[in-house]
This record gives sequence, C-alpha cells and structure tokens, in this order.
Amino acid sequence: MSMIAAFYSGKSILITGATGFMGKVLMEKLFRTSPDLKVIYILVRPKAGQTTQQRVFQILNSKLFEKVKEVCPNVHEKIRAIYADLNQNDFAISKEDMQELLSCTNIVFHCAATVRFDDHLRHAVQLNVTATQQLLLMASQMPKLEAFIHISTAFSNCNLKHIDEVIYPCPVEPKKIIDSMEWLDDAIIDEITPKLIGDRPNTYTYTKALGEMVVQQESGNLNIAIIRPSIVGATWQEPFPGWVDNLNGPSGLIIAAGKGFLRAIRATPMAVADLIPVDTVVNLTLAVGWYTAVHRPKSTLIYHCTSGNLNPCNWGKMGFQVLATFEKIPFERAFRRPYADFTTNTITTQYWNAVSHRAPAIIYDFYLRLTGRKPRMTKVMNRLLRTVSMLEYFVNRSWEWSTYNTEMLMSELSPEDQRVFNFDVRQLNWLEYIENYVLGVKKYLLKEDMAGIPEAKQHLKRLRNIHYLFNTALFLIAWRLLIARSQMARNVWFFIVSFCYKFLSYFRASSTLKV
Ligand SMILES: CCCCCCCCCCCCCCCCCCCCCC(=O)SCCNC(=O)CCNC(=O)[C@H](O)C(C)(C)COP(=O)(O)OP(=O)(O)OC[C@H]1O[C@@H](n2cnc3c(N)ncnc32)[C@H](O)[C@@H]1OP(=O)(O)O
Ligand SMILES: NC(=O)C1=CN([C@@H]2O[C@H](COP(=O)(O)OP(=O)(O)OC[C@H]3O[C@@H](n4cnc5c(N)ncnc54)[C@H](OP(=O)(O)O)[C@@H]3O)[C@@H](O)[C@H]2O)C=CC1
Repeated sequence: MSMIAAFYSGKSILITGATGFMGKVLMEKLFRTSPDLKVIYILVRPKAGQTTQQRVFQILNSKLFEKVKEVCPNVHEKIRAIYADLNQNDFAISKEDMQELLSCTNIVFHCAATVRFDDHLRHAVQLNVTATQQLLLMASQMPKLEAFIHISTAFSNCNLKHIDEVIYPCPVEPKKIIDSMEWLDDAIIDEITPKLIGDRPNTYTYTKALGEMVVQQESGNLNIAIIRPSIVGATWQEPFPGWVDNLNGPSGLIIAAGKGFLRAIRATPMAVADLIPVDTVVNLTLAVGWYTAVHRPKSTLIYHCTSGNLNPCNWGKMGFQVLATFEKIPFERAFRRPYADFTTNTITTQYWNAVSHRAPAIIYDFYLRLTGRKPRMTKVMNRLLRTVSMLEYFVNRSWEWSTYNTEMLMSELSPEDQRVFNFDVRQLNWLEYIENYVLGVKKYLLKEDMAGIPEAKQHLKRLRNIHYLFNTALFLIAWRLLIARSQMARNVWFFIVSFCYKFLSYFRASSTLKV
C-alpha cells in the first residue's frame, strides 16, 4: 500500500492554478491514486466565455481524465470549483466559500502564476507575489492545515550559475515592491523594470524569486515547502505518455519547427536542456506534500525538480531527435520541410532569420495577395521570431541545480511509493520521451489524426520538389543576370557548355563504335 496515496485519503485539498498545465495533471494523479480523498477545492475564474462550472466540466471530460473516471466514478462530486480571481482583493471569493475553505482545508498546492515572460511588472507582481502573500494569510487562518506547497521555478535565480536549495534574497524587499506597485503609474514602472529585474531576463523569473521571499517571510508557523521545476514538458508515463496542452516551453517550438516555420535558432547545442516531464513534477509535489505534513521539517525545504545533474540531455541531441521524429510522424500541411540549424553566432542568426524565415514569409504573402487572399505569414513570422528571441536566454546557458533535498526525499519513500510516485529522472530514456512528446504535440495540441500521416508525408515530398525547383529557377535567373553583366561569367559559361558538348559527342561516338 502506498503511504502517500493513503495520506491523501479523506483529505480536503485546495489547489490554485488547477486549470493550468501542471494543475490538471496534479488533480488527475490525486484522484487516480487517492480516490477516497474528501474534496479538491479549486480556485477558478470564468474565461473565454466559459463559466467556472463549464471549465471544470471540460477538464473532467477531457482525455486526460479518462482513467480517473474508471477509478473514481463520482469525481464530479469530489471537485468543488470556487469562483476566484487572484488579481482581486480576497480573491473575490464569497464569504461562505471563504468560510468553508478556511475551516476545511488540510493541504494547499499553490500552482497559479503568470508564466508569461513579458508580463507587465505590475501584473506579474500582483499574481506571483501579492497573491502568494494573500494565500499565505488565508493559510494562516486554516486550523486544519497540514502543509502548504508552493510551486516556484528552478529559474527564479537564473542569474546564478550554480543554484542551491536555498532562498536567495533580492536586493529590494518584496513588501516594498508590492507597496510601490500601488502608487506608481505604468510609465514609471516601465522605466524602473530593467533596474529592478537586474541580471534576470524577464519579469517572470524576477517575480517568482520575490514570491519565494514572501513565502519565507510570511511562513509563520505554517508547514511550508517550495518546489522548483525546470522546463516542464509533456507527460513521461502518466496517465499516458506525451500529454501536453499548452505552447509553453519547447511545445510551441516543436510545432513551429514541425510545421516548417522555424528552421534555425540561436542555441548552444552543448548547453543542457533541463526539461522535466510534468508527471515527474506532480509526483514530487505529492511526495513533498506528504513529507511536509507528516515529518514537519523545522525549516522551509526547497526541492529542485530538474534533470540536468542526474540525467543530462543537451539541446543539440534534443533538436536532432525532434527532427528524426518528424521524419516518422510528420505534422500536416507544413509550410516548409522541417529543418533545424542551431547556431551560436548572432550574425548567422540574423542571416537565417532573413533568408530562412522572413523571405519565405514575404514570398508566401505575395502569393496570397496575388490569389486575392489576405497576407498573414509575415505577421505570424514576426511573432514567432519575437517568441524565439525570448526563449533564447534559456537555450544558450547551462545551470547546475543541487538536488540534496529531492534525493533525501527519494530515500525516505517506501519501494511502493517510489514506484507509484516516481520522480527519479535517471530512469528517463530521452529518445523515447522526445518521440512521445512530438507525438503528443501532434495528437493533443494540434489535434491531428494519425490516419493523415501518409498524406502529410506526400505533402513533404511535394514541398521538397518545390524547394528543388525554386532553387534551380533561382540559380538560373542569377546566372542569366550574371552572364548579361560580366565577360568573365560568359567565358566560364561558354567553357562549361563547350566542355559538356565535347563530352557528349565523345560519349555518343564511343557508344556508336561499340554497336
Ligand atoms: C531550428 C529550431 C528547431 C527546433 C527543434 C526543436 C525543439 C527543441 C528545442 C526547443 C527549445 C525550447 C526552449 C524552451 C525554453 C523555455 C524556457 C523556460 C524557462 C522557464 C520555465 C518556467 O519556469 S515557466 C513556463 C515557461 N513559460 C513560457 O514558456 C511562456 C513563454 N511565452 C510567453 O511568455 C508569451 O507567450 C510570449 C512568448 C511573450 C508571446 O506572447 P504574445 O503576446 O505574442 O502572444 P501569445 O502568448 O498569445 O502567443 C502569440 C502567438 O505565439 C504562439 N506562441 C506562444 N508561445 C509560444 C512558444 N513558446 N513557442 C512558439 N509559439 C508560441 C501562440 O500560439 C500565438 O500564435 P497565434 O498568434 O498563431 O495564435
Ligand atoms: N510550465 C513550466 O514550464 C513551468 C512552470 N512552473 C510553475 O508551475 C506553476 C504552474 O505552471 P503551469 O501550469 O505551466 O502554468 P499555466 O499557465 O498553465 O497555468 C497557470 C494557472 O494559474 C491560473 N491563474 C492565472 N491567473 C489567475 C487569476 N488571476 N486568478 C485565478 N487563477 C489564475 C490560471 O488560470 P486560468 O486557466 O484561468 O488562466 C492557470 O490555472 C506556476 O507556478 C509556474 O511558475 C515552473 C517551472 C516551469
């Protein structure tokens, strides 16, 4: 019997960010392994024209939850969606709901965050810092609370090369930042943002670091732990391999590369690609919840959930495997044939961006215009290149994260828990994982049917032929222009033509002789 699964039975659990990538997998695993849990409260806001109830209904009816429905048929009754907006005071939770949350909650998993790299500092502070502070205040009023688990990121201190499982202070106190956001106007915030974030690349990593400081400062008597995952990718094993439902991290780039939009990137092939499957993160999170509640460590423990030091893979190997998978499982209606060139040189990057990205987009838009359609490819390409430029920071550096606490926790688990809540990345086979990831992107993100693979392969063949034709035509035009302008080019051309003629005449003469 799994001790962790047994621990969550009968418990009331509060999850923020349950509608997000990680939150969904967390809920799924909880219901599947502890179907006897009492209730999962989730803080949800209405979005994209859907009410909170409709959003929950959609999640529970998704493929991700198919296995859960077999193990826990009354899952609908065990999930309690509470209307909440983490940007509002008291999260805009009604008095009755708040009362219920405060009096019943046993465990809190705080996953909600804005993960956008370019978010305005005011918004990023509100969600990643102020909301964390408010949630801790709520937690301090929960008499039955056993553990509060905060999800941060391994990149909260990405300005350092070696990162230990400790909280590193930021120069300006989070409380001062929170206060200043209330009275500074947007223009001034824009001006001071680069100074505040310092040597971090974006507001996301900076506010996640501030969030950790808030957790440390407001922890009081609470039993708290912080988890720092690196780049979270598709599921490795559970509930099935390759599940992914958003474009963050590598998923968006896999689509861009598979559809032939992105063919080169400024990336260091030997830099460590610290990817971690989402189910691994969730298994560690649940194990940490159990350990924190049962063993009550004296201080706030931080757990790095990374792969680089235990089972490293680099971007070069990953890119190669992604491309190899496109050969077997191509995406439908590709714009160009998939290709990946990793370069560390800024000038080469600009060259590739002009020749391999912008020029084809301009040509395609010209074709759309000619055929009476609205041009759109240049716009798509500009957005893609902007996205890529934001991710570049992470694919040109390697970090070392120490994992003492994570390894300690692994050794504390029973063999059964090590199996059911496996977070040992040493067992991960990267080639298999990446292949399943690409397949998952095709199936669950692009919603493409596997029956369309032969047609997709045909389409790629057509693109190859168009590519050859285009290059030949381009060469002939360039050559023709050169001949018209240069005597030397004409001489070379006549030399080649007369050489070919002589060769053919000789060949014809010798074959006639044989007959
Ligand atoms: C030759 C190449 C070959 C390659 C071969 C293959 C692959 C192997 C190599 C792979 C290397 C991987 C490196 C990963 C490093 C990750 C490091 C993470 C570290 C931290 C981890 C964390 O701790 S935390 C989670 C990470 N947090 C994000 O990862 C959010 C990012 N994101 C945003 O910060 C916003 O997204 C941003 C961008 C501002 C746009 O913002 P924006 O306002 O312009 O607009 P939107 O977000 O609405 O998106 C507008 C359009 O961009 C599309 N799109 C959105 N994201 C996209 C994306 N990642 N890749 C592509 N396309 C994306 C979307 O589909 C829309 O397309 P459309 O217009 O057609 O609908
Ligand atoms: N994905 C990754 O690569 C990594 C993620 N992390 C961390 O893991 C955690 C989860 O990330 P992930 O699941 O990928 O992120 P997602 O963007 O998929 O999910 C974010 C969640 O936060 C919720 N949320 C955002 N704003 C509000 C709001 N105002 N009120 C209520 N809920 C809100 C979202 O709700 P809604 O659906 O309504 O928008 C969503 O449920 C985050 O703390 C992130 O920093 C750490 C390392 C890597």
